Amino acid sequence: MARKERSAPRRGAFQGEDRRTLIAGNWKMNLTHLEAIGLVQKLAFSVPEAVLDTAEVVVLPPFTALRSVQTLVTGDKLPVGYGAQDLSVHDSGAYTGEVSGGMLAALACQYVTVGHSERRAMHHEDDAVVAAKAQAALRHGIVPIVCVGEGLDVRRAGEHVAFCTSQLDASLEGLTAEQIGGGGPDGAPIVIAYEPVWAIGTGEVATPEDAQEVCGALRARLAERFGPETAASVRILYGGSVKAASTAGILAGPDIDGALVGGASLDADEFAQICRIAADGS
Ligand SMILES: O=C[C@H](O)COP(=O)(O)O
Repeated sequence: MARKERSAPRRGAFQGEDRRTLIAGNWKMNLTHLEAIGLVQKLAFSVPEAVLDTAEVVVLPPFTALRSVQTLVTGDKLPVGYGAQDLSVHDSGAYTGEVSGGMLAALACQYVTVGHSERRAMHHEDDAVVAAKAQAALRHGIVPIVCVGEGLDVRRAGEHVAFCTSQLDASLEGLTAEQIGGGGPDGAPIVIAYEPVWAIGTGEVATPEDAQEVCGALRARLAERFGPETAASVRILYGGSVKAASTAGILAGPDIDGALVGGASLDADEFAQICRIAADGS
């Protein structure tokens, strides 16, 4: 199946790749380290190698499972990336319960989500904290996956585009075009995830048109602020009740470069199917 045409120009500075499709599984607060090992092993069997030529597959386990996942992935040379779901704005010190970017980097984490709506809502993380966490990730050579998304009231009021672009602005406050377009390891750009809150864990996936409308607006906003080349290099993911059945439609959007998958990433067969569809471009 042919790959879709992208709306933005190719860049090619990032490890010779250009917005390679990224499927990231956010396990949230699920799975012990032993269960995590089981899921990664199952994934290694379920995701065909050919998929990984086209798509990047990443899992985001809880902190307690990161060491086990690292050992498995590096020991068995599994072609699966991994990262964390959060990090501290601080690098070290008396911050009980916090985990620093340096600690994650020591476990060779490649990615970390910042600004997930669950942390914004339940842990009162505002845009300034999100921007500080993105900076902390980049300081330690980890690519932040910066999440934005509107609630149902905003969507019903028809203000979702303005809300998400302004949340993006504030969540990237203080970051430079160099950081956005190449501040990660080996010049990797940051990643943005559009996750409408009303679609998270509800089974109510956004329509492909809804998802593309916001992701397109986010890319346009990046272009305004940081220049078209930087905007074209950033991968924008959609998240919110993504399942195998909805993957092809969502990923058809020219500004949608992958998916941040929650519940479905805990099921190896379903997640592998999402990865297959994403890689196939169908
Ligand atoms: O980070 C993932 C999102 O919150 C989506 O979760 P979900 O796929 O369970 O709706």
